[in-house]
Amino acid sequence: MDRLTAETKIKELAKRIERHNRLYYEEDRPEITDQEYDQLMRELIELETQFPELASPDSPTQRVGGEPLPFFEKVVHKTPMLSLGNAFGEADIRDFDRRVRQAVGSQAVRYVAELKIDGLAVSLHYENGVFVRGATRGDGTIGEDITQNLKTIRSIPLRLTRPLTLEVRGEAYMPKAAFEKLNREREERGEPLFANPRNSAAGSLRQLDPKIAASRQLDIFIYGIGELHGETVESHSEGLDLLESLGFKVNKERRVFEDVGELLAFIESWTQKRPSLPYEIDGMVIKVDSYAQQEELGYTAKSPRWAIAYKFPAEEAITILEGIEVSV
Ligand SMILES: CC(C)(C)c1nc(N2CCN(c3ncccn3)CC2)c2cc(C(N)=O)c(N)nc2n1
Repeated sequence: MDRLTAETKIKELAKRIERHNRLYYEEDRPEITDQEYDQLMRELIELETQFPELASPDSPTQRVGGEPLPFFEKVVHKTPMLSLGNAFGEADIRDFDRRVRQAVGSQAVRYVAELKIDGLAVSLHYENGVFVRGATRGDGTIGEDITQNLKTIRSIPLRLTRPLTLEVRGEAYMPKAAFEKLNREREERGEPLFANPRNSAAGSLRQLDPKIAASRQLDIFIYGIGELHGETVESHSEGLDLLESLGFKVNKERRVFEDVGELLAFIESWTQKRPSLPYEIDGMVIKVDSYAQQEELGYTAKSPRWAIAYKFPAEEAITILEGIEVSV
């Protein structure tokens, strides 16, 4: 086949496969069988292997993962991925608010409250809008390059809606339903079970074989910007809206508050609603919205003074002893 025909065929195949991905993953109404889908994918992989210069970085073949890696390269986070101070009750939140208001003087303070997704923090780096590298948080300064595994997460865009160079942070996670299904399959195969969705997400992303990560139905919520070039934003909430417009999946349950009382009511409401979510959360993250105020507040040795993690009380450990339900 000549190059021009191959180019047309590759573009046409990629468009067909992306349409079937949308039908299958977003609308849950596939039009072709898995076998027919696999055939299309094999054809595209074959053409991209024959004409590597025609394979684009956002081709659907990037989602299926290549050969297993011998090891993970180390990645130094240019902007460190910090830790979060903890709050365990209303008094801690009010103390946090008092400290913030003390530091920013008489200015009005706006907070953004977000669900704290219980997964694995990762960093995603984009050059001119193309996903080029992803890494685990590691110790906040040095993480592991897990780009191949992250490419299998469908909600991670391989190409942004604009050719921006930036680095974002997010929490990769395994939905509760995928976790339960995975453990049922492992039980049938007599394999050890994962203790919780966070461990299974971390275990899946630390596999050297990307085909394993690709089989694990992982997802991600982007929660912050590490570096941003070619665009300026003044606040965290504006930054999250920009990220959404670029194609990132940002959790919709975020809300902005001026009043601590309403913030506390919001936190309480999610303590109750937590079991109804299709993914696990272990608390809320409260952040000062204004970047200028974040600058004024600065950082301790390891965490920002402008953010705090509110940790939900440990869920009652309910164990079933021979059918008798006891709370411990
Ligand atoms: C950018 C800041 C520092 C404010 C920040 N840091 C976070 N984390 C830091 C500590 N992390 C961590 N991880 C492992 C060990 C120690 N710290 C895990 C991410 C956030 C995590 C979530 C979430 N999970 O949903 C979130 N909505 N916002 C975050 N925001």
